[in-house]
Amino acid sequence: MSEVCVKVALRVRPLLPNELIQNHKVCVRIVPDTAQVMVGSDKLFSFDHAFGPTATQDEVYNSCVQPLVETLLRGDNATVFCFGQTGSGKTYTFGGGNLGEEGGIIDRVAENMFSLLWEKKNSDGVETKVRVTYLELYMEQLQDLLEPHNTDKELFIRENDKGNTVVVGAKERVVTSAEELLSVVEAGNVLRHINTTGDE
Ligand SMILES: Nc1ncnc2c1ncn2[C@@H]1O[C@H](COP(=O)(O)OP(=O)(O)OP(=O)(O)O)[C@@H](O)[C@H]1O
Repeated sequence: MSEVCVKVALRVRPLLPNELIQNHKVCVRIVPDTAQVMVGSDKLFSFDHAFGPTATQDEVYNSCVQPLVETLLRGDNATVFCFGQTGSGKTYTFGGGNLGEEGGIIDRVAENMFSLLWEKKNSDGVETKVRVTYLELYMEQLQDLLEPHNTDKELFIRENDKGNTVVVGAKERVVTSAEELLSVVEAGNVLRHINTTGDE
Protein backbone atom coordinates (compact mmCIF):
# COMPACT_ATOMS: atom_id res chain seq x y z
CA MET A 1 0.00 0.00 0.00
CA SER A 2 1.49 3.32 -1.03
CA GLU A 3 -0.52 5.59 1.26
CA VAL A 4 -0.77 5.14 5.03
CA CYS A 5 -4.43 5.25 6.13
CA VAL A 6 -3.90 6.49 9.67
CA LYS A 7 -1.92 9.63 10.37
CA VAL A 8 -1.10 10.95 13.82
CA ALA A 9 -0.54 14.60 14.60
CA LEU A 10 0.61 15.94 17.93
CA ARG A 11 -0.27 19.44 19.16
CA VAL A 12 1.35 21.08 22.16
CA ARG A 13 -0.78 23.90 23.57
CA PRO A 14 0.73 27.02 25.12
CA LEU A 15 0.89 27.33 28.89
CA LEU A 16 -2.27 29.02 30.18
CA PRO A 17 -2.17 32.23 32.25
CA ASN A 18 -2.82 30.38 35.55
CA GLU A 19 -0.07 27.89 34.71
CA LEU A 20 2.36 30.73 34.03
CA ILE A 21 1.41 32.37 37.35
CA GLN A 22 2.14 29.07 39.09
CA ASN A 23 5.49 28.91 37.32
CA HIS A 24 4.75 25.73 35.36
CA LYS A 25 7.41 24.86 32.81
CA VAL A 26 7.18 23.47 29.28
CA CYS A 27 8.39 19.87 29.21
CA VAL A 28 7.61 18.94 25.58
CA ARG A 29 9.37 20.65 22.68
CA ILE A 30 8.95 20.36 18.93
CA VAL A 31 12.24 19.72 17.16
CA PRO A 32 12.35 22.61 14.63
CA ASP A 33 11.49 21.72 11.00
CA THR A 34 10.61 18.13 11.89
CA ALA A 35 7.53 16.22 13.05
CA GLN A 36 9.35 15.09 16.17
CA VAL A 37 8.97 16.02 19.81
CA MET A 38 11.43 15.88 22.63
CA VAL A 39 10.09 15.00 26.08
CA GLY A 40 12.45 16.10 28.79
CA SER A 41 16.02 16.19 27.52
CA ASP A 42 16.43 12.82 25.82
CA LYS A 43 13.20 11.15 24.74
CA LEU A 44 12.43 11.69 21.08
CA PHE A 45 9.10 10.73 19.45
CA SER A 46 8.10 10.93 15.76
CA PHE A 47 4.68 11.74 14.33
CA ASP A 48 3.22 12.55 10.93
CA HIS A 49 2.80 16.17 12.06
CA ALA A 50 3.89 18.01 15.18
CA PHE A 51 2.56 21.46 16.11
CA GLY A 52 4.01 23.71 18.78
CA PRO A 53 2.31 26.28 21.00
CA THR A 54 2.36 28.99 18.32
CA ALA A 55 0.68 26.86 15.62
CA THR A 56 -2.59 28.37 14.40
CA GLN A 57 -5.91 26.62 13.90
CA ASP A 58 -5.42 27.24 10.19
CA GLU A 59 -2.07 25.42 10.09
CA VAL A 60 -3.46 22.42 11.93
CA TYR A 61 -6.49 22.28 9.66
CA ASN A 62 -4.64 22.75 6.38
CA SER A 63 -2.03 20.08 7.11
CA CYS A 64 -4.15 17.42 8.76
CA VAL A 65 -7.80 17.75 7.82
CA GLN A 66 -8.29 19.69 4.60
CA PRO A 67 -7.04 16.82 2.40
CA LEU A 68 -9.64 14.56 4.04
CA VAL A 69 -12.50 16.84 3.00
CA GLU A 70 -11.49 16.39 -0.63
CA THR A 71 -11.31 12.62 -0.06
CA LEU A 72 -14.79 12.78 1.41
CA LEU A 73 -16.22 14.55 -1.62
CA ARG A 74 -14.76 11.84 -3.83
CA GLY A 75 -16.94 9.36 -1.96
CA ASP A 76 -14.58 7.91 0.66
CA ASN A 77 -14.98 7.92 4.42
CA ALA A 78 -12.79 9.94 6.75
CA THR A 79 -12.49 10.15 10.52
CA VAL A 80 -10.72 12.73 12.68
CA PHE A 81 -10.49 12.28 16.41
CA CYS A 82 -8.64 13.96 19.24
CA PHE A 83 -7.11 12.08 22.10
CA GLY A 84 -5.44 13.63 25.12
CA GLN A 85 -5.66 14.18 28.83
CA THR A 86 -8.11 16.64 30.29
CA GLY A 87 -7.21 20.25 29.54
CA SER A 88 -4.79 19.36 26.75
CA GLY A 89 -6.74 21.24 24.04
CA LYS A 90 -9.07 18.74 22.34
CA THR A 91 -12.14 20.98 22.51
CA TYR A 92 -10.14 24.01 21.40
CA THR A 93 -8.72 22.11 18.44
CA PHE A 94 -12.08 20.71 17.40
CA GLY A 95 -13.99 23.96 17.90
CA GLY A 96 -17.58 24.19 16.73
CA GLY A 97 -19.54 27.41 16.50
CA ASN A 98 -16.89 29.89 15.39
CA LEU A 99 -16.31 30.69 11.73
CA GLY A 100 -13.54 33.19 12.55
CA GLU A 101 -9.78 32.95 12.98
CA GLU A 102 -10.09 30.89 16.18
CA GLY A 103 -12.52 28.40 14.63
CA GLY A 104 -11.46 24.79 14.93
CA ILE A 105 -11.68 21.67 12.81
CA ILE A 106 -15.49 21.35 12.87
CA ASP A 107 -15.92 24.97 11.80
CA ARG A 108 -13.39 24.72 9.02
CA VAL A 109 -14.71 21.42 7.71
CA ALA A 110 -18.23 22.90 7.58
CA GLU A 111 -17.08 25.97 5.70
CA ASN A 112 -14.73 24.09 3.39
CA MET A 113 -17.21 21.36 2.56
CA PHE A 114 -20.07 23.69 1.67
CA SER A 115 -17.83 25.88 -0.45
CA LEU A 116 -16.55 22.82 -2.37
CA LEU A 117 -20.13 21.57 -2.83
CA TRP A 118 -21.11 25.01 -4.09
CA GLU A 119 -18.26 24.92 -6.62
CA LYS A 120 -19.33 21.46 -7.77
CA LYS A 121 -22.88 22.66 -8.22
CA ASN A 122 -21.77 25.65 -10.29
CA SER A 123 -19.27 23.74 -12.42
CA ASP A 124 -20.94 20.35 -12.92
CA GLY A 125 -24.52 21.00 -11.82
CA VAL A 126 -24.17 18.35 -9.09
CA GLU A 127 -26.94 18.57 -6.46
CA THR A 128 -26.02 17.24 -3.02
CA LYS A 129 -27.71 16.70 0.30
CA VAL A 130 -25.74 16.95 3.57
CA ARG A 131 -27.10 14.98 6.52
CA VAL A 132 -25.68 15.29 10.01
CA THR A 133 -25.80 13.08 13.06
CA TYR A 134 -24.23 14.25 16.33
CA LEU A 135 -23.66 11.74 19.10
CA GLU A 136 -21.78 11.56 22.34
CA LEU A 137 -20.34 8.43 23.89
CA TYR A 138 -19.69 9.26 27.53
CA MET A 139 -19.22 6.80 30.39
CA GLU A 140 -20.29 4.03 28.00
CA GLN A 141 -23.63 5.78 27.36
CA LEU A 142 -24.60 6.90 23.87
CA GLN A 143 -26.50 10.17 23.74
CA ASP A 144 -28.11 11.70 20.67
CA LEU A 145 -27.12 15.35 20.77
CA LEU A 146 -29.71 16.18 18.11
CA GLU A 147 -32.49 15.00 20.41
CA PRO A 148 -31.43 16.34 23.78
CA HIS A 149 -34.81 16.10 25.46
CA ASN A 150 -35.67 12.58 24.41
CA THR A 151 -34.46 10.73 27.49
CA ASP A 152 -36.23 7.47 26.57
CA LYS A 153 -34.28 7.10 23.39
CA GLU A 154 -32.02 4.07 23.01
CA LEU A 155 -29.17 3.94 20.55
CA PHE A 156 -27.29 0.79 19.57
CA ILE A 157 -23.93 0.18 17.94
CA ARG A 158 -24.35 -2.51 15.26
CA GLU A 159 -22.73 -3.84 12.13
CA ASN A 160 -24.77 -3.28 8.96
CA ASP A 161 -25.06 -5.52 5.90
CA LYS A 162 -22.00 -3.85 4.32
CA GLY A 163 -19.90 -4.68 7.36
CA ASN A 164 -19.76 -1.03 8.54
CA THR A 165 -20.19 -0.20 12.22
CA VAL A 166 -23.19 2.10 12.57
CA VAL A 167 -25.27 3.64 15.33
CA VAL A 168 -28.87 2.55 14.94
CA GLY A 169 -31.58 4.99 15.91
CA ALA A 170 -29.59 8.22 15.60
CA LYS A 171 -31.52 11.24 14.39
CA GLU A 172 -30.36 12.72 11.10
CA ARG A 173 -30.77 16.33 10.15
CA VAL A 174 -30.40 17.81 6.69
CA VAL A 175 -28.31 21.00 6.67
CA THR A 176 -27.89 23.42 3.79
CA SER A 177 -25.09 25.73 4.94
CA ALA A 178 -22.02 25.86 7.19
CA GLU A 179 -23.89 28.23 9.52
CA GLU A 180 -26.79 25.81 9.89
CA LEU A 181 -24.43 22.90 10.55
CA LEU A 182 -22.64 24.88 13.25
CA SER A 183 -25.87 25.93 14.92
CA VAL A 184 -26.72 22.22 15.20
CA VAL A 185 -23.30 21.54 16.75
CA GLU A 186 -23.61 24.48 19.14
CA ALA A 187 -27.01 23.32 20.38
CA GLY A 188 -25.58 19.83 20.95
CA ASN A 189 -22.57 21.25 22.79
CA VAL A 190 -24.81 22.97 25.31
CA LEU A 191 -26.22 19.56 26.18
CA ARG A 192 -22.78 17.99 26.30
CA HIS A 193 -21.71 20.66 28.78
CA ILE A 194 -24.72 19.93 30.99
CA ASN A 195 -23.94 16.20 30.88
CA THR A 196 -20.30 16.49 31.79
CA THR A 197 -20.44 19.28 34.36
CA GLY A 198 -23.96 18.99 35.75
CA ASP A 199 -24.41 22.76 35.11
CA GLU A 200 -27.57 24.06 33.46
N1 LIG B 1 -3.63 25.84 21.04
C1 LIG B 1 -4.17 26.56 22.02
N2 LIG B 1 -3.96 27.89 22.09
C2 LIG B 1 -4.50 28.62 23.10
N3 LIG B 1 -5.26 28.11 24.10
C3 LIG B 1 -5.50 26.79 24.06
C4 LIG B 1 -4.98 25.95 23.04
N4 LIG B 1 -5.37 24.68 23.28
C5 LIG B 1 -6.11 24.73 24.38
N5 LIG B 1 -6.20 26.00 24.86
C6 LIG B 1 -6.89 26.42 26.08
O1 LIG B 1 -6.58 25.45 27.07
C7 LIG B 1 -7.71 25.17 27.89
C8 LIG B 1 -8.02 23.68 27.89
O2 LIG B 1 -8.32 23.30 26.56
P1 LIG B 1 -9.58 22.37 26.18
O3 LIG B 1 -10.77 22.76 26.96
O4 LIG B 1 -9.68 22.38 24.71
O5 LIG B 1 -9.06 20.95 26.70
P2 LIG B 1 -9.75 19.51 26.56
O6 LIG B 1 -8.67 18.60 26.13
O7 LIG B 1 -10.95 19.61 25.68
O8 LIG B 1 -10.17 19.21 28.04
P3 LIG B 1 -11.31 18.20 28.62
O9 LIG B 1 -10.89 16.81 28.24
O10 LIG B 1 -11.24 18.42 30.09
O11 LIG B 1 -12.62 18.62 28.01
C9 LIG B 1 -8.84 26.03 27.34
O12 LIG B 1 -8.88 27.22 28.12
C10 LIG B 1 -8.41 26.36 25.93
O13 LIG B 1 -8.95 27.58 25.46
